[in-house]
Amino acid sequence: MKNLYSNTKKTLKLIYDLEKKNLIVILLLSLLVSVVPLLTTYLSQELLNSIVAHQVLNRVMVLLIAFVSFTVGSEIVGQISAIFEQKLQVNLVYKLNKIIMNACGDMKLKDFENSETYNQIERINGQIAFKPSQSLDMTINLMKTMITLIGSIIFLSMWSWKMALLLTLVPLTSIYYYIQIGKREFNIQYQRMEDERESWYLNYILTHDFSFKEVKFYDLKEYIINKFSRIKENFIKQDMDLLYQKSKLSILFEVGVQIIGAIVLFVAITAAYSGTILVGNVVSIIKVTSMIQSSSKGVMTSIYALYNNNLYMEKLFEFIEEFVQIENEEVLITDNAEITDIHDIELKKVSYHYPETQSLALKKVDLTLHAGERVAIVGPNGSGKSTLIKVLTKLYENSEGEILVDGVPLREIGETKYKQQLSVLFQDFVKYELPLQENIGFGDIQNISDTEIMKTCMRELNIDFLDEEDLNQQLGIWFENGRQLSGGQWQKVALARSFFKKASVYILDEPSSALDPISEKEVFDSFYEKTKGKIGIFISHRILAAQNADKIIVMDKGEIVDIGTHAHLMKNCRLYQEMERAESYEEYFAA
Ligand SMILES: Nc1ncnc2c1ncn2[C@@H]1O[C@H](COP(=O)(O)OP(=O)(O)OP(=O)(O)O)[C@@H](O)[C@H]1O
Repeated sequence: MKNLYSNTKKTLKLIYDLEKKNLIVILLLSLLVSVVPLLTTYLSQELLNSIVAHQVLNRVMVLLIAFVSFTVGSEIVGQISAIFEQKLQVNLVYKLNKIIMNACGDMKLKDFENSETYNQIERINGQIAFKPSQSLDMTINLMKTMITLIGSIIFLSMWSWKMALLLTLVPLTSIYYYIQIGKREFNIQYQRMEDERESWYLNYILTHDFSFKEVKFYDLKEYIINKFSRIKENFIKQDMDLLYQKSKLSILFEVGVQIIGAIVLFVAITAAYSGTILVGNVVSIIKVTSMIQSSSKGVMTSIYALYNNNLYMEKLFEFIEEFVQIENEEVLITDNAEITDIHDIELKKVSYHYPETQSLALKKVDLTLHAGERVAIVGPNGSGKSTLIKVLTKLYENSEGEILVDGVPLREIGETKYKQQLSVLFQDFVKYELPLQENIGFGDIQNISDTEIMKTCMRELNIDFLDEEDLNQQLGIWFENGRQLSGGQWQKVALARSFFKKASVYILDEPSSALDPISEKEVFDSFYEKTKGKIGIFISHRILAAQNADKIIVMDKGEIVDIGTHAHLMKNCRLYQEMERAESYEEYFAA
């Protein structure tokens, strides 16, 4: 109950912060509407008693007009309130969505490599469209039904406090059981999130283009549907179980309430027969009894739903609080150091291990990079090349050792300012299902309208398969008039994105993995041109591509095994020699 109160307070505070005006109007209108049933009951009682007692017509007419005015007025206020509620809900969902998107955008890469983060986001995103506004609805409903319930009990107590007390017996004892079911329902939903995501993923595989060819070719349809069904059938079983429990409780509640209601009515009718009360009073007792029955049920369901919703809201608050912390951190760090250009980056004994893994992905890496140097990183799969790039680009911040940027520790440099100096092509670059201008312009969002630089980049990379005069051209196949590109063409567009930015450091992770040899040569020529006087780093599996670099870093099992020119490594580094040999098929098969 304490949680219920504090979470409801927090929910109202959140809604108040986001939608102050609408919330106040709704609360006031709801308050107004909630006293109307009692007023009309009182008026109808007086009306009936006046008619039976043959009182003057004027009084009867005044009572009738008041009765009709309140009934019509309450209808109108109810409709106006519904408009504000709708308005609040739409705005609330929109604003909360923006908060969640902001939070996700501010997260760290390590958060996104953790399945619990996905669960957390999924839990929040999946229900954000209705849970917060449902919480508000339930709070208002609770407030309204409580007012009606308390008012009705007071009204009935004026006739008999014992009967009023009797009518509250069942609702009071049911509260506990309703809360227990609410708790159980939330726990089930909470725990099934991982499976929920898996079933979503299985559905995604079967219904999207990226996987269609394999699903068809390997005949995976049945297998995937069966796996999906196993998860969903378990959910259905759990849901039915809960429904059964809820229905059982509802039936017990309903029977108890009706039996007690019948006892109260029996006592009222007997009192009317003996002449202790008037006919009008009997009618109002019948009405108030039914109001107590329905409002106590309303209180039960509101508490149950509120409890269930508040557990969701708790997760939402945790998420928002985490986001606010991240924002503050960023502000603190950014103030410490200014960088306008980067000339040297020095790594001193840098180690990194992924969360929940024991082995080090990077082991005591020592490395210095200077402006004007083009550096290639080579090494077998899993040797730590991409991890090194992610540490260098500050995507992972919790590495051991020290990274100095122009002598300033990287941890003292704000993420935003540091990233302004970098341009990166990731190994798993994104194929944005968006127009060409955004596909390239995302590399430097501040200058997305600078189409001249965009066109220059396209020419440098020989992107002649797209018309540079038609930057609005939609790419991909998800949206209308989209132009699908080949794997290599997408890679060239992603390269244009990283070339679009004017940076001090250019980093390309396997920039030519999908390119033909001619395109590969063109890309490296452009890269060398682009990085004159700057720090240029690229990862490649091809020695042929790496051999012209000023410095080649050879990595294995998270360590740097050697650094040097092609000539130096060909003489001194066994792993490099092996890689070079393997690249030439004749020699490889001869070995
Ligand atoms: N997100 C992650 N969580 C846990 N371990 C990871 C993660 N990413 C990579 N690793 C592990 O870290 C090690 C280095 O991976 P990394 O991606 O840096 O290798 P790489 O040299 O770039 O490989 P490749 O040439 O195949 O791209 C590997 O053993 C890999 O399994």
